[in-house]
Amino acid sequence: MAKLILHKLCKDYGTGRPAVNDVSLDIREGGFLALLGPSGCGKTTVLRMIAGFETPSDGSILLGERVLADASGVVPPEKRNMAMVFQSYALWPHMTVAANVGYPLKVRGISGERYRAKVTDALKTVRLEAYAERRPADLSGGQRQRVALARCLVTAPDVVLLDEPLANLDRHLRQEMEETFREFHARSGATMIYVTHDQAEAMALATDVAVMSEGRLLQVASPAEIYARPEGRLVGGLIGQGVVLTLAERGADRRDLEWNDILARLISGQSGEPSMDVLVRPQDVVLGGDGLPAEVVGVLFEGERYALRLKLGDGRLLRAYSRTACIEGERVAVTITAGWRL
Ligand SMILES: Nc1ncnc2c1ncn2[C@@H]1O[C@H](COP(=O)(O)OP(=O)(O)OP(=O)(O)O)[C@@H](O)[C@H]1O
Repeated sequence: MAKLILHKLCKDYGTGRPAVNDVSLDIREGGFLALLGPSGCGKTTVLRMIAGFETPSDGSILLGERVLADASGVVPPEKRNMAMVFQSYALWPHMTVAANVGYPLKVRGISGERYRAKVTDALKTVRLEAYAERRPADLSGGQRQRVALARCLVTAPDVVLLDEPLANLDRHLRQEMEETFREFHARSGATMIYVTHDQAEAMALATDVAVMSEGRLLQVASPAEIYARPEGRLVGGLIGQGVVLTLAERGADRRDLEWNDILARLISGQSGEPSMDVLVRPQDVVLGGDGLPAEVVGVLFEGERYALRLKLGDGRLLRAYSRTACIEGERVAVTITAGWRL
């Protein structure tokens, strides 16, 4: 196994705007990278180029020293020792679970005791030994996804590519499957690349998060780093539940702002002045005390808390959480304890 390197990778389908534009990224051996971004930003195209299903228009892909794709040619998918898991599971309905999992081995001419041992091992890893003789139709969505994982594990791939594998599952099952993916990653030791548009999923699963927009890579960092220090309005808006406020830039030399910094710029911003984008997360918006007056304009009960939308006197919107019930139209005072300059 080795580091997977994308170097100035481009894909132009001839539609007027490249689907992937100059993406350079090192994915460390055994890492778990989430490729995150809105629909159409090019995530799947990057994944398909890594798998070998698409040929890059420019740039190169390397696995360690081995060139998988560059201007001189491409290695076909079956010679890359990678496995891909799709959201549709792509299981054979007429085969048993064990036969589905063993299929890639059959294709490679592996049979007999070696075949059986590998299939049993893979099924154990996803805790489905007891289901070996069932058909996919007799399994739940989560179990089917685990069969798909076992099938990709059975060939011991260097790289596992996952394209929104949880998109078809309900919320409860997604959480359970997130646990399965983490375990799968720890046990298999494979480098994993996971495409998703769900930031919470990306943060929960990955060791590194790469954010894409309109074909370009905006930021790559660990979940904690990207949450604490997002770069730019797009990443800031995508990670966490915050709002982005445009505030007067005057005299701001720090990126982490406190209430006094924010308050001064909230109340004295004049049009025409240089401005800056500041990310404010709901947990940093505190109700009560002698803050700025605001009106509650939206309340969503989330079980453990209320998620509020608040409107300040100048019309700006904030998000906040409250443990006690609030009603729309209620007047409150708010303090913003922290903001991050994007
Ligand atoms: N085969 C193709 N021919 C032409 N354009 C394509 C093709 N495949 C993808 N595109 C375009 O390339 C862009 C990126 O698509 P891609 O599927 O990589 O995005 P994505 O981020 O994975 O989106 P989603 O989350 O919706 O799957 C889109 O504008 C899409 O319409």
